[in-house]
Amino acid sequence: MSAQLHQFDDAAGLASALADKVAAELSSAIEQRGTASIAVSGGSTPKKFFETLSTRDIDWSKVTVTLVDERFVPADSPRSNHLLVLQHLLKDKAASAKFIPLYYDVASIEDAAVKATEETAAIGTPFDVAILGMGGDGHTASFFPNGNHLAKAIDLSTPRGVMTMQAEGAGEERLTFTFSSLSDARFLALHIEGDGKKDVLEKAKAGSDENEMPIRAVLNRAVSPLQIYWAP
Ligand SMILES: O=C1O[C@H](COP(=O)(O)O)[C@@H](O)[C@H](O)[C@H]1O
Repeated sequence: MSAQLHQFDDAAGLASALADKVAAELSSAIEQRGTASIAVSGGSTPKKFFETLSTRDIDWSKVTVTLVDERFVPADSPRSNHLLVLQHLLKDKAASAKFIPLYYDVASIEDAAVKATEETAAIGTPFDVAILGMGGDGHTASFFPNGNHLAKAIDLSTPRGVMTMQAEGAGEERLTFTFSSLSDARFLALHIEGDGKKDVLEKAKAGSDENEMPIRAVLNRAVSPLQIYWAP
């Protein structure tokens, strides 16, 4: 499935355009099906987009927000994607949205993945919106190069749900939606910023080894057309 590139002059322009598009997709989902769902990424890139989206005037009480991936850390950790979403998205007009986390305070990360799969099953499929990010190593979601469960996580025949992931470049152990859960989102976007990330994207496009750069799975095999949002 070919990807479409949307380029902007700066991060503010990107955040505004992506927030408008996502708000329109969520509103249309509510109009057609009564509810809407969005899975978002963590990291440093989405803050401005989250802040902008939280000001958009849609019926947030009908929207469920979850994460594409999460570190196995509690929600009060500065490393938590949950905390990022709490501080920058679930506020202003978006304060009434429902949030379903991936981290749970249970005995093991495997138990957390089972619970996250159960809890998020209520969202329904496919996601209306999934916003992916990308690391400088070519990871997306928690599909990390040489990740211990990477092959299974990016196999489209692996069922929808949340899996665990460990990798040298990942820091903490991770929880991640499988590729099959994300790939057919009605609106599937990759949000990246900076010349460095554009170079990483070009490198990914030039090769095919998904273990080296898991973003290639999304670029080459996503069920939905990938919308790439980039600003310098
Ligand atoms: O580890 C993560 O990193 C990626 C990219 O983050 P960024 O800081 O380079 O924007 C992110 O997409 C993912 O959700 C997060 O867990």
